[in-house]
Amino acid sequence: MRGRDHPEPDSSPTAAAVGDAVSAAPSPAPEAIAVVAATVRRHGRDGAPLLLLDDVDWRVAGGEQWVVLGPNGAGKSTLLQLAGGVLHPSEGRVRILGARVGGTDLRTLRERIGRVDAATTRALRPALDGLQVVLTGAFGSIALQRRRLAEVHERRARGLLALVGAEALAIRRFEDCSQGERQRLLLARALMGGERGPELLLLDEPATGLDLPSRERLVAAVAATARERPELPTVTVTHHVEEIPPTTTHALLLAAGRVVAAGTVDEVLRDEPLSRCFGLGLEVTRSGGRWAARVRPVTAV
Ligand SMILES: Nc1ncnc2c1ncn2[C@@H]1O[C@H](COP(=O)(O)OP(=O)(O)OP(=O)(O)O)[C@@H](O)[C@H]1O
Repeated sequence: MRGRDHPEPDSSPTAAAVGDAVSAAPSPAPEAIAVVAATVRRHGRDGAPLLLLDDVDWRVAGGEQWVVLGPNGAGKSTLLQLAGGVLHPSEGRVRILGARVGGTDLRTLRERIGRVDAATTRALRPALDGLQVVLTGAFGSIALQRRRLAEVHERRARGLLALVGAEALAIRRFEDCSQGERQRLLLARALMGGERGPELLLLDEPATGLDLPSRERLVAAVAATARERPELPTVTVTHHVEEIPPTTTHALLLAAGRVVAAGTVDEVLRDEPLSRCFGLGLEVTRSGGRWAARVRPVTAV
């Protein structure tokens, strides 16, 4: 983590439709994959300004596996949208994979980022089959770009279906898949990223709606990916510490749009920072590489 240096002039805080841009400025440090030093504002219906992210300063380096935790409305998804190049900051700056958001076309950049998020899920055509859903991830788009697809993409897609235990879904329509099956397809889709796979993986609540076996399978698939590609930086947003993959190295705690704590899991996934973040006395334990949290029992005096 480091402080911001040169705040950029405001490009209005709108989603990627506005501007979609990257400049050719040199990257700040070779190992920096995503650097966010930004504030995001919106206006409520009454015109009152809302601070979604307040001066958040965060850096993800190659090989780091981050988890982002925080209460509802903390700004977790907003932060992931910034890091994925689908949202422009109101103030400050964002650099992703060496490119500065705010200059030229972001579409090429997005092809290098694997994402699981609710907006993408909603936008996918329900009639696509499982294999096609995974193949849309090859170019970071919602549509199946048939003309750009080659044999190598299909080979990779089938391999990823196997990785997430979803070979049988290759010919099932997305709309007919259960929630757990869809989440597995979406993870495989996020891992597509062209011929070589993504250079940054952003998973926004990837285990939503999963039963216990499906959740465990998903966590295992994320962990397997981290072991297979240890250099691939990953950011996972979750509500439940039980869903944090054992390969996670760093944690960011957000509350009301501000960073409460950020650092290694050993520093951050502890009783005090988590209790402060959620405003609740919490007890955190780790066993077999996995975390668990519960409200601290009240001791009788
Ligand atoms: N377009 C918008 N206009 C106004 N407020 C918004 C807009 N988008 C998000 N917000 C608000 O910004 C805050 C942060 O939203 P965000 O989705 O990033 O939170 P989150 O931490 O991901 O929440 P959750 O855990 O509930 O998914 C919320 O209070 C939300 O209502």
